[in-house]
Amino acid sequence: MSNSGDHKATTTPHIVKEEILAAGKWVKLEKTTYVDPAGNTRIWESVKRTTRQRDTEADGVGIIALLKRTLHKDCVVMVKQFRPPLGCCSLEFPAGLIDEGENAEAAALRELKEETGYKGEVVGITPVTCLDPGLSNCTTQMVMVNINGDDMENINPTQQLGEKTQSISLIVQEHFYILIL
Ligand SMILES: Nc1nc(=O)[nH]c2c1ncn2[C@H]1C[C@H](O)[C@@H](COP(=O)(O)OP(=O)(O)O)O1
Repeated sequence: MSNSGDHKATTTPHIVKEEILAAGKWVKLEKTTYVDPAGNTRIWESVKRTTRQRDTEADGVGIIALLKRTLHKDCVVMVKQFRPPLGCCSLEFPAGLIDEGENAEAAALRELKEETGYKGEVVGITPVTCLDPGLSNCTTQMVMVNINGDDMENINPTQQLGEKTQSISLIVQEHFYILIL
């Protein structure tokens, strides 16, 4: 008995063309024509950032910063800011886009300094991750940073935000785990 008609041919999925439907300064909406694994040509609506730098796979960095001070429990440094796409404030890890000529580690230390005033030291980094691959190719690397809170530079940290306003939250590390687990 033959079952040759039962199985579907598989194809290596691939992009056929990308057409820009709308573009702003920071993001663009594309109509993506692609061939799916079954060999069917399909359309997908994709959002991309316009700001991705050459020679980097990640658009931005998120920073998991641990503030270490003598006689204090270690704290995770978070920032709270109004996020227009959400229409409300959001408590987040410090984060930002990678600038031209920067690697993820340098971007993380710069953004941490700008957003919190703290000078940190990189102790780890994740691979590039995409948080919403059904919507966007926007990618992030999480960078783990330790802050020596006893260092003179970190006693009275001053944000360098320009027009942006963000408040800093220090969450005791053991409470942070309760918050997320
Ligand atoms: N999607 C965006 N729309 C905007 O109107 N402006 C945007 C978008 N993404 C970034 N930006 C602007 C806002 C800042 O001026 C710069 C840099 O942002 P950065 O500090 O690197 O990142 P966040 O703080 O996480 O916004 O880009």
